[in-house]
Amino acid sequence: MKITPVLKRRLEKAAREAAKKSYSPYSMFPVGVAILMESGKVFTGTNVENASYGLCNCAERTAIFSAVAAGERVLSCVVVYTPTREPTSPCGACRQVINEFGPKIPVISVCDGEERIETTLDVLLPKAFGPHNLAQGLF
Ligand SMILES: O=c1ccn([C@H]2C[C@H](O)[C@@H](CO)O2)c(=O)[nH]1
Ligand SMILES: [Zn+2]
Repeated sequence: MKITPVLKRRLEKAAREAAKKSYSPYSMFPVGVAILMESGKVFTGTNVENASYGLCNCAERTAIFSAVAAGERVLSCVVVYTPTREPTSPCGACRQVINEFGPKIPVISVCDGEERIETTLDVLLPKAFGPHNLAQGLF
């Protein structure tokens, strides 16, 4: 799915909106994500924290899991928004989950400042472990 400038702006807006739903009373670090699927559908997610800190779920994974739960499998683009001066890249766990459904896709991070990061998942997670590793058998 081609990411046009119009589509990019739509995803950024959706990511900013999604951050407003963040449940992050412990970190006070709200994150909003919008993802575009190959089907053209857009899903959003936000981070959901827990009093048992280790159970906190990132915005990226919330969005991807809800897309998969809706029957979607192929990611085309991930946009992350944080209300910070500098953009935030997805954490390692989320990079791994993005890899499962979109190994080379654009990953865009935006914030309240001018700076933005526009990169791709294979740059963020080089030589990734993925489905192909399991498919080749043990020997
Ligand atoms: O890319 C990121 C980085 C962090 N978080 C969340 C996890 C936790 O709730 C809070 C602080 O790490 O931000 C995300 O949702 N996405
Ligand atoms: Zn994460």
